[in-house]
Amino acid sequence: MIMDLIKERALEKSPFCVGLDLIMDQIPTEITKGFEKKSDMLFAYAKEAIDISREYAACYKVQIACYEAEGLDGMKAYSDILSYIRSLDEIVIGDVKRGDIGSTAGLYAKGHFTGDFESDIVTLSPYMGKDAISPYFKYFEKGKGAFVLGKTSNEGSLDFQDLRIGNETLYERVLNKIKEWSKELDVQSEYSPIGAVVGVNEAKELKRLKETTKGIYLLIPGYGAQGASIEDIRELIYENKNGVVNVSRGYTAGLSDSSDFRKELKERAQRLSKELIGCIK
Ligand SMILES: O=c1ccn([C@@H]2O[C@H](COP(=O)(O)O)[C@@H](O)[C@H]2O)c(=O)[nH]1
Repeated sequence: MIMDLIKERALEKSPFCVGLDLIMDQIPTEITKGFEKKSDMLFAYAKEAIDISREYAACYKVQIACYEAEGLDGMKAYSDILSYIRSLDEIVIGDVKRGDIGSTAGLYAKGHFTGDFESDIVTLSPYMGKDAISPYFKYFEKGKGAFVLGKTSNEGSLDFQDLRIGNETLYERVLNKIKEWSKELDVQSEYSPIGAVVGVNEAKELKRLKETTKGIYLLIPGYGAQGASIEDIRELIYENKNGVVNVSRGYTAGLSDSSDFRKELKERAQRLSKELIGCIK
């Protein structure tokens, strides 16, 4: 199943999940000068970032907002980037954070697990409950997966996710629900196709978080630009080796305008993967 495959790649290469949050005005001139259309510029930049990081990365995460912000041109690039990553037999996460009533969720599932915007895994919001998640289940049987927002990396995660409901916090309730839903799927592998997004930035009790996330495969954002500590990430996943760490701006933002950007991408990919390998080995 898909989460076992990510784990395999993380152990083989590193738990670096390359975040492709590409912003138009940060694309090196070295690239933009060769194209007229925004879609071609975005794709060309993504291709460089993918090709350079491939030997170090467990998977890729493409943030749909970056492409939606550029309209149809951006969405063409989003589609091209997803299919390029899939054509390389690499794993791609569509960071779309969907969550809506069942009938609508079914359409989102079709839209992001088949056709022009097909990814291997999507990110989902659990706020609307099980019927907003279950329409994705039939795609899990075909090898797809989802990372459901558990404890997010932003400061605002404290507003609702840390609220207590009896003996647990709201995010712990979500993580326990993920385990419950996973049991309903006929999972023959170590990890269920339902994983969780868990950031350590605002996590107060890492020991508890580690306990609750045991048995769930994790997508961990917040390292790099958001300042999550590598020690905390290590504490969370070292024993169970159950997570990949997303770095977006820390890999692709603020590069040189000249052809030096390729050297910089390579150095960053090497450094990040080396740092992150220490979280699981
Ligand atoms: O809790 C969350 C959930 C998702 N994200 C997303 O991850 C990347 C992080 O980008 P960086 O540049 O590495 O900070 C971005 O796409 C977010 O939307 C998150 O940060 N936290």
